[in-house]
Amino acid sequence: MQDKSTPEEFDVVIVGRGPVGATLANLLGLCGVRTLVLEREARTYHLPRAVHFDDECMRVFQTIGLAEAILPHVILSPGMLFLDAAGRMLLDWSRPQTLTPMGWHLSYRFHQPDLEDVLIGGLARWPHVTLRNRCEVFALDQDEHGVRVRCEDLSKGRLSEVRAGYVIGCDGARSLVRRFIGSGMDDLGFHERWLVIDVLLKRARDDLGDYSLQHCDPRRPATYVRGTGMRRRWEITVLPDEDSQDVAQPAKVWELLSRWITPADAEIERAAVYTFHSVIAQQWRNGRLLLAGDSAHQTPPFLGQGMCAGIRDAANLAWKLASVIREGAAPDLLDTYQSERLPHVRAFIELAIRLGGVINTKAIEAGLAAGEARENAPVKLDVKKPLLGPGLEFGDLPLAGHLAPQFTLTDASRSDDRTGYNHVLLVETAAALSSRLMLSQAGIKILTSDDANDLGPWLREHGIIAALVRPDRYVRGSARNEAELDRLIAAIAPPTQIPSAQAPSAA
Ligand SMILES: O=C(O)CCc1cccc(O)c1
Repeated sequence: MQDKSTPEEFDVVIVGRGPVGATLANLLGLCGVRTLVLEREARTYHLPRAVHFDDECMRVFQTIGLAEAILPHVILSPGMLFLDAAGRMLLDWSRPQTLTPMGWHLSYRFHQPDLEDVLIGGLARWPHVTLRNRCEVFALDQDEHGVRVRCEDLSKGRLSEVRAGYVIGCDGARSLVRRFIGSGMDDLGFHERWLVIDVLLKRARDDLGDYSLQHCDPRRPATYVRGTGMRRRWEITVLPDEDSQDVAQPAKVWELLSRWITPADAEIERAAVYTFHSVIAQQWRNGRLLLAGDSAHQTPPFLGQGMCAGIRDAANLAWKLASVIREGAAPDLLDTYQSERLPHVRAFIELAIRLGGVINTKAIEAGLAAGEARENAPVKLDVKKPLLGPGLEFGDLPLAGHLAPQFTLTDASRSDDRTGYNHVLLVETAAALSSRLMLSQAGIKILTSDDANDLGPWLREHGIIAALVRPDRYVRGSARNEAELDRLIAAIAPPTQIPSAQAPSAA
């Protein structure tokens, strides 16, 4: 029976409570946006899916005040080695074990249910954020005022509806929200079946210094990922004439694993065939409906960047939604979400496809595919983060579209904890800033060389006197002189002032 009472109203409804939906909900919570998360399942899915995230993701988790809670659940990844069929190293994708300019390590491995539990637990801090499990959305009707969201409450066995200013589809590869947006998919050409096997070791094993491994054996390429604790994953190519059901049967799984382990070493937690795709939705926004995460893009896993891309979506989108909803910014701002994020995620997917090619090739081709053939194998692989696509940056100025570093404050704390999820002006000294008051009224934080010793050298290294950094930590513009600084400041629409997650306060 339909509930006839006036529908509840939310600024944002998020469909899907996976890592991307839960991160977005935490960011919106931080911004004081009234948010409802609707999830079809009752509880966190207990099996691993994503297993890797990077320094930029950890910085987002820091922004939502959950990095410390996540740290006990992760291990640092030393990287991944690419071996040929004879075990010779083709590519060395080692990661530095020092902190990156993001203020975190480059590469973390994790067990997805652990991460989801922390992210979902974090929602309880925001009184204006509600999570409803076992609610399956089936219809979205938008008009000029908002969206009517209809769902089936699976626990109560009845239909209900709410009103939302915006609906964000964090609802995965088979997204319902994408269907309502009416978006087609751009196909980047990679579609392969792989058998994904998660095991729990019964005894410790020698893990080549904890590296993950790509076995570049053209007969049957395979990936080995060293997980947290006793968790290990193998991803093994399914050959064209093999049946997906047959290959996932225990006897066949153990036969395929026999090169590495036997039933005496481990128990199988899950073995299933997945088809890895490389697709990007053509339209990420239609009015009040938007996509984030796998609903917007899917990548082969070889870079460990699938979930990272979704977390970046959340960080890019949340402050823009907050600006539109709470500060009256023009909704066109939301169009910069796709224009900025799509080229970035496309670059990562294309690199993952090239790496997938490497796994099928021999040494010399591996070097060429990495763009860096050298006299002596192995080739060292260094993955550079792509730039943001065109959007809000002042394109003619240095560093626009790059990530800004996180600085160490004079009291040894991290600068993002001081500045929060806000715009920040980085300047050598604030004394000469005539617009200081206006900046602070507009919620733009100021960080100077007096606050952080490493700030001045960074500005000078790039030949600039100031940089304007967005809440998602990307440089919006910079200034080489006073005139450019005035231009930069004049161009900023007053953004929302949002507290640091260290001291949350509801709107
Ligand atoms: O860098 C790592 O340790 C793992 C990256 C990764 C994760 C999942 C699949 C894959 O092929 C690579």
